This record gives sequence, structure tokens and C-alpha cells, in this order.
Amino acid sequence: MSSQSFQELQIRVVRLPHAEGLELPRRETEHAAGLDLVAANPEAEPLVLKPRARALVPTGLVMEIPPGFEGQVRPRSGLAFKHGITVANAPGTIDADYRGEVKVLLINLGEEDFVVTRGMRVAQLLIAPVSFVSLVPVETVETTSRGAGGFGSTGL
Ligand SMILES: O=c1ccn([C@H]2C[C@H](O)[C@@H](COP(=O)(O)OP(=O)(O)OP(=O)(O)O)O2)c(=O)[nH]1
Ligand SMILES: [Mg+2]
Repeated sequence: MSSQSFQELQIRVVRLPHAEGLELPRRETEHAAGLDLVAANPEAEPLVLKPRARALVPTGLVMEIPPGFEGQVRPRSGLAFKHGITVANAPGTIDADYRGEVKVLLINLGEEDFVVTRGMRVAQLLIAPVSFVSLVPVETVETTSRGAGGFGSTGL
């Protein structure tokens, strides 16, 4: 791979008191796409996710995502594969104008209870550009060879 350098987008982040002592989310490998989000629930209060249950996991972080970008909260494949733990609303959307705490909505699709402990890497955050669009009402739209075909119209 080339050793090309990429421009890094810096995002201002406030650590809330309950994030004290936790590492900031970071890439686990040099060119990992996501920063791993860390659970900031109290040490003494592990979150127990029963099968089919959901929980909003705090990260203790408030971010200032620049306008023109969004945060995407995505599952970690290891947790999904090994435990059936995923993000219920994947990919979760963090709006650039959101100034609340980033939270991760986990769901347990596995058969066993799953315990979220403080400091556990529960999901990953990607920052992606957003296209700003507005809808323009018209009477007709350009035709295409696909037309209205969808939902398996090209075969399985
Ligand atoms: O996984 C997520 C998804 C959302 N949020 C926060 C940031 C986001 O900007 C806000 C609203 O999210 P969304 O638009 O997905 O939810 P909504 O149900 O449409 O709520 P709202 O009416 O507040 O937009 O909630 C998170 O912390 N984690
Ligand atoms: Mg919304």
C-alpha cells in the first residue's frame, strides 16, 4: 500500500464527567475506518442485555461535527458474530448540530445475556460527508430502462 498521507478532520469533543478515565475513541489500526466507541456506564453498573433486549449505552462524549458531515454509529462485526450484539438503528446518525451525548443503541440478537462493562468497545463511529439536498416538486421525472422495477425485478 502507498504511504500516501491523508488529511485528518479534527472534531472537537467534550468529555462528560462520567467519561473520566476512559480513552477517547480511536482507530485500532492505522487506516481503520472507524473510531471505536467506548461504553461509559458506571463501573458498578454493568448493563445486562437479555436476549432481544435493547439498551442505550452512554459514551460520555459530546461532539462538534462540522456542518457538511455526519457521524455514523455502526456495529462491530466481532460482537455481532460472537454474541449477536449489534446496533438496533444501524447506522445510527449523529447530526452535525447535535450537542447531546453520543449514545449507542445496542440490541442483543443472540441467545445469551450480554454484559456491557465500562470501557468496552461497543460500536464504531465513522464521520462521512453529507450531501445537502432539497426536493423540487415536478409533474414527471426522466424515464429509465429500469423504470419502476425493483425489489428483485432483475432476478435473485
Ligand atoms: O445512534 C444514535 C442515533 C442518534 N443519536 C443522537 C444524535 C442525533 O443527532 C440525534 C437524533 O437522531 P435521529 O435523527 O436518528 O433520531 P430521531 O428519532 O429522528 O430524533 P430527533 O427527532 O431528535 O431527530 O440523536 C445518538 O446519539 N446515537
Ligand atoms: Mg431525526
